[in-house]
Amino acid sequence: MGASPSILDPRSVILLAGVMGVVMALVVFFMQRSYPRSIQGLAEWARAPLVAFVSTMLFAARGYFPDFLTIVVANFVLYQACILYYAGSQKFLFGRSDTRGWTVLNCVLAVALFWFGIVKPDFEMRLLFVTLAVSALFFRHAQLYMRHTGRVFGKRLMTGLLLAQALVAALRFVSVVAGMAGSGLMEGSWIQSLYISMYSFTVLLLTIAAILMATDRVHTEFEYLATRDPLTGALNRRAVLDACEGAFTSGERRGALLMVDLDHFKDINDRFGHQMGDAVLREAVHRMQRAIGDKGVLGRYGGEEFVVLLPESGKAEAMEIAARLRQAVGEPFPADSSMAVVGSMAVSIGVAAGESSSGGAGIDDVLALADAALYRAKAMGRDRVIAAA
Ligand SMILES: Nc1nc2c(ncn2[C@@H]2O[C@H](COP(=O)(O)OP(=O)(O)OP(=O)(O)O)[C@@H](O)[C@H]2O)c(=O)[nH]1
Repeated sequence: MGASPSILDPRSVILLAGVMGVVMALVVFFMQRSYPRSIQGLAEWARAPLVAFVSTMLFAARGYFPDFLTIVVANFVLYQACILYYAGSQKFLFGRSDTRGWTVLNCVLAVALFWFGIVKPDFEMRLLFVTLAVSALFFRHAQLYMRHTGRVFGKRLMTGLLLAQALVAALRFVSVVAGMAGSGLMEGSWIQSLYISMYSFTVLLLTIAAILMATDRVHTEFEYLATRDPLTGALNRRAVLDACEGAFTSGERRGALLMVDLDHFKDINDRFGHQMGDAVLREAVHRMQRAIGDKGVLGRYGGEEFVVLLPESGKAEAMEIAARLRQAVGEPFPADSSMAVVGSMAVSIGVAAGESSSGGAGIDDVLALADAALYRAKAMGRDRVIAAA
């Protein structure tokens, strides 16, 4: 297909893409400063559109600057920008990046472009090399997200964009093989316009997808911090009470609650120090969580006291789980563990089921019952499970 008049003048599209890229880079740069360090990849995502901007300026100068700059260097810089986006994703997803292979490929590409741009100019061959390399990198990049996409919109958008970009580059490759390469970068054929416009939108939308993903991750991290006890990782008091509230205010008499208290914990602190006490608390939580499995949630009520919500369990099952939990916590510490000097620990547990409370089985009711049962367990000599009267 020959050149046809196009509403999208390639040079303007290229310039516009560059300017949009700079704006997006600034947005990510300022965002990065206020986001936690744990969100990685933002630095690469901020640099990528800036590097792309340099390449767009060089592309736009085609015909004005020497071909070496506007062909070889421009493409090299653009590919480095694509590699930077990819590095950003690697860091965001895995906390580290390795793009050496792609940089080597970019150097090979530069040699090919030098040959077919300067020594033996051939637009078709250049296009073949560039579209193949771009398509491969974007497919690889999309693949990273295909393995990690959940329901997060930003990740889906990112995957879709990367795949679309990879497909358009592949389509351009096929068009060259089919003899539809056209005559040059600035030619206004529909396929060339699609190729260049796609690139412009990609710069803009990739950054938007990156911002959405980073924001979602900040949200998830803050939510985690707001609901967790920092020492043990169990739910904090507010979060576990919220969960209990939801389970017992519906007026249903289903579900059970355990109040768990480590026995003579003060002695552990006094004899072995506060740090050892902390380690024992963490281990106790780990063992309790294992014993509860997916039957319920564990929250730290305060100090060495815990609440276990078993939303689907009746009294019998709650007693069974409580017994399992007591046994798990009471297992002696292995000889090679740093806690071996402590020997072992024990817990007292009070059990209250929604069905055993009077009236509407409100959370306060059930908590009071479990607490009274725990009190009795302590009074009867500790290291036991007592059901609410
Ligand atoms: N190491 C450590 N100790 C804690 C933490 N929170 C509370 N404690 C300690 O837990 C101990 C609780 O002591 P008590 O309430 O007397 O309970 P206990 O020694 O377990 O005795 P009983 O419950 O009656 O069996 C206190 O010494 C608190 O300082 C914590 O986060 N880390």
